[in-house]
Amino acid sequence: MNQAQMKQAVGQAAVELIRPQLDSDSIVGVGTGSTANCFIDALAQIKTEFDGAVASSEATAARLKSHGIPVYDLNTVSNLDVYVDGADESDHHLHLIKGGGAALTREKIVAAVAKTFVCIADQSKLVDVLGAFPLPVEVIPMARSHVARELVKLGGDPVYREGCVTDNGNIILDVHNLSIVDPAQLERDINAIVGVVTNGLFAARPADVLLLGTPDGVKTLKP
Ligand SMILES: O=C[C@H](O)[C@H](O)[C@H](O)COP(=O)(O)O
Repeated sequence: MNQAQMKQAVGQAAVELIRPQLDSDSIVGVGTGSTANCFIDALAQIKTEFDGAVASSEATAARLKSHGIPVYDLNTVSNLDVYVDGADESDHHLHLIKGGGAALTREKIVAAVAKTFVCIADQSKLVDVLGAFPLPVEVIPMARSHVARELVKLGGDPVYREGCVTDNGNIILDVHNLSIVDPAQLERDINAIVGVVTNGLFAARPADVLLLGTPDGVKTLKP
C-alpha cells in the first residue's frame, strides 16, 4: 500500500467509525488537506445519512459543496459530535502539529467545539518527539517581525511562508529546529506572544483517536 492508498484507507475508516452515530440531524466537522480530502470523498458516499458539515477552510467548504453536502457556519451549530482531520505530525499521546496547509486556526476552533476529534494520517506522520515538521504559526501581518524575534527567543528558527495568506487574511511563520518535549507548554508560550493568532500545536486539545494508515492496514491508536 502506497501513501495515497493509506490516506484513502484512513478516510474510509473514519467514515466507518463515525457512521453508527450519525442521524438526519448530525453535523460533521471536517478538516483540511489531502488526507481530509480522502475523508470528504468517502463521506460523500453516505451523504443521505446526515444533515451537513462544518468546514475548517474555504477549500474544504468548496469540496464538500461540490459533493452536494450542505456546509454550515459554525456559529449556527449548537452541537458538533465529531471532527475528522489530518495532521502533519502526531506523537504517541496524540499531540499534533497541524497547519502545513495554513488552515490551523479554523481547524483548532472546530476541534475545540467537537466532542470527539478523530485524526487520520498515514504512518509517516507518527513520531516520538514533535518538531521535525516546522511548526506553523499564524500571525497578524504587521506583527511578523516582532513575532519572529520572540520565536527565536523560544529557541526556534522562524521562516516566513512566502506567498501564503490564510483564510483569515494573515501570514504564516514556519518554526524550524524545535524539539518539542513539552507541547502543551510551548503551545501556551507561543500563543502568549502578541500578534500570534494561534500556533499549530494541538496539545491542549489533542486528538481522541488516531486512525493510522500502514501497509498492513489501518491501526487505531488512543492516548
Ligand atoms: O493546514 C492544514 C492541516 O493542518 C492539514 O491537516 C495538515 O497539513 C495535513 O495535511 P495532509 O493530510 O495533506 O498531509
